[in-house]
Amino acid sequence: MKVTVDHLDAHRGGRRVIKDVCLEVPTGAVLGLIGPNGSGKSTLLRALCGIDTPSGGTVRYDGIPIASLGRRQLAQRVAFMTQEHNEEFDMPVLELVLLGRIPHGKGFGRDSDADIAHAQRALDQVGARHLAQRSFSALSGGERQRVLFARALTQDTPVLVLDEPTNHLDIAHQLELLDLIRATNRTVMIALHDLNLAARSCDEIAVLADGSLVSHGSPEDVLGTELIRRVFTVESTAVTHPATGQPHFLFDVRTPRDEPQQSNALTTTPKGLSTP
Ligand SMILES: Nc1ncnc2c1ncn2[C@@H]1O[C@H](COP(=O)(O)OP(=O)(O)OP(=O)(O)O)[C@@H](O)[C@H]1O
Repeated sequence: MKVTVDHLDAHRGGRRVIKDVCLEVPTGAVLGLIGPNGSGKSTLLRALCGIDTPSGGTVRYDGIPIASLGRRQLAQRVAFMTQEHNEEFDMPVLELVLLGRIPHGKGFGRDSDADIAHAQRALDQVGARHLAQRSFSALSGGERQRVLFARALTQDTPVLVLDEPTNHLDIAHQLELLDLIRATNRTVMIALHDLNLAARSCDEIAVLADGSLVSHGSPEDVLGTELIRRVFTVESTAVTHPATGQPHFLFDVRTPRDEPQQSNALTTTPKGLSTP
């Protein structure tokens, strides 16, 4: 399912935090959304999946404006995994994952065998089958994250919107989750902070800075030391991964805002405290 974003504006707390964003994500592509803290990634993702109504512009799935879809129709098209972990659900993991089947159900009633198989398969995929009978509220941050991803998979939608899904995950689970996302063959929009993981795992990268889209294209075309300096104010060195040939960035604690480099590192001005 193709996702088209036309001149999107969004406000938070009375402030315009998404500014005239235009974007197209082809069917089956994984789009990585990157940008500094507060640049508007979560706000954009919430508008892309219809949780928040934008203050201007449109989002279309295969040409259909999502504003014209009912809640159930929307939930059959897009699953959203939020960044927040305040879902203190005191319920068994399997039941929580089964909530993903609601948009496909015919009303209230017992979960079908097919629904249960769906949920168990998703738990298998994220390596969390052993947690099925545990209470969600008693899980670790990383375990919760995997279960919430299983719920999103169980919703069985052509579009997935994921807000920093690798938060709390150890490196093995981060890589596994991103590989799983690629393998699902869905249209995915995913906010990530790790630029190297984004380069490795996404077909396209979109860069937000202060609510505006400043770059969009393949990881090779978009990610570079100049963009990283301009958008993240961090110096970096680009290297080619010897095994995969993919771009990889080594980061330097020095930033363009820092004072000129001094020989004794302890005397350099701490980041954020430098005088203009
Ligand atoms: N509920 C809210 N009320 C008021 N302002 C908000 C609210 N939520 C977010 N904002 C503001 O909107 C802007 C964009 O926030 P958003 O969470 O979309 O950024 P982000 O890029 O996802 O940040 P992060 O990388 O820190 O998660 C920020 O300036 C933020 O302070």
